[in-house]
Amino acid sequence: MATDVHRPVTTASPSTQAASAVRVEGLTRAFDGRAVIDRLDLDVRPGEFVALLGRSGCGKSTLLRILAGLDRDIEGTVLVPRRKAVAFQAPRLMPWKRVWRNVLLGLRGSPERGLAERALEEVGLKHRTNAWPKTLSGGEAQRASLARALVREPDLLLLDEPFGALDALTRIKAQRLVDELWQRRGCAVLLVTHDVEEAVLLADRVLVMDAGVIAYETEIDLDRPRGISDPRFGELRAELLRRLGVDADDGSPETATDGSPETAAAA
Ligand SMILES: Nc1ncnc2c1ncn2[C@@H]1O[C@H](COP(=O)(O)OP(=O)(O)OP(=O)(O)O)[C@@H](O)[C@H]1O
Repeated sequence: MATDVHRPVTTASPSTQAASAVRVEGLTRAFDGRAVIDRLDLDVRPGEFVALLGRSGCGKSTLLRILAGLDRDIEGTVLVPRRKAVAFQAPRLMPWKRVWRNVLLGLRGSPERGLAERALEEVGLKHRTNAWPKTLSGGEAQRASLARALVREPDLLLLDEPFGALDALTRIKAQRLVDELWQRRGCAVLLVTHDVEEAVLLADRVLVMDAGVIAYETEIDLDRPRGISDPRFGELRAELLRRLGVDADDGSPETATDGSPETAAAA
C-alpha cells in the first residue's frame, strides 16, 4: 500500500506501515495558540471500520481533515495510504456539472464515463448518471458523494458525519449502504459521527475524543448484522454515552466531580 507521510517528526518502519492503514503519533494541531489536538496517537488496521465520537468542537473534523491531507499545519507523524477519499456531511457537488462528471471530479487523466457509472451503480444511483445535482434528493446527493469517494478505490475512506443531514429513514438506508460497501471493498473506514447507535451499529471499534486525544476506545464485540435490541448493544451504547458525559437514562449531561480520568474523559 503506497503511503503518504505528512511532515513527520519520526519515521515508521516499512513493516509498521504495512500493518496499519492509519498511523498517527504525537499529532498536535493548534489554532491561535490553542492545541485542539494535543499529542494524539491513533492506529487503524487495514480494512478496519472505526467510528470517532466526541463532543462538539473537540476536534473530530480537524483530525479527519488532517488524515485527508487537507490540513498540513501540524506537528507529529501522520501515515496514511495514498489512496484515500473523503465524504462530508454536505455532498459538495458542483451544480454546473452532471452527476457523472461530479463523480470523476479531480481524478487525474481523462477518466471514462463508465468508471463513474460503475461507482454510481454500486450506490444504487446509475439511473441518475446524467442528472443535474439540483434535481437530486438529499439521500441521492449523499450517494453521489459516496460514489465520488469510491471511484478513487480508496484504501482509506474518511466519512465526516455523512448521514447527519438525512431524514431518519434515508439515514438507515445510507448506513446499510456504507456497511455493504465497506464489506465489499474491504477498505479501512474512519467515520466521524455524533450518533452513538450508528457507531455501535457499524464500527469494529469506537473511539471517543476528548481534550485533544483519544480518551476512550472500545471494540464492538457483536456479530453482524447487528440489532439494537441485542442487550450487549444496549450496554455498549450506555457505556459510550457515559464516556461522552451523558446519562443514558435521562439524556442529561453528567457533572465531573471526582477528577478521575474516567470522569475527565466524559466531562
Ligand atoms: N480553521 C480554524 N481556525 C480556527 N479555529 C478552528 C479552525 N478549525 C477548527 N477550529 C476550532 O477547533 C476546534 C475543533 O473543531 P472541529 O471542527 O474539529 O470540531 P468537531 O469535533 O468536528 O465539532 P463538531 O462535532 O461540532 O463538528 C473548535 O473549537 C473550532 O472552533
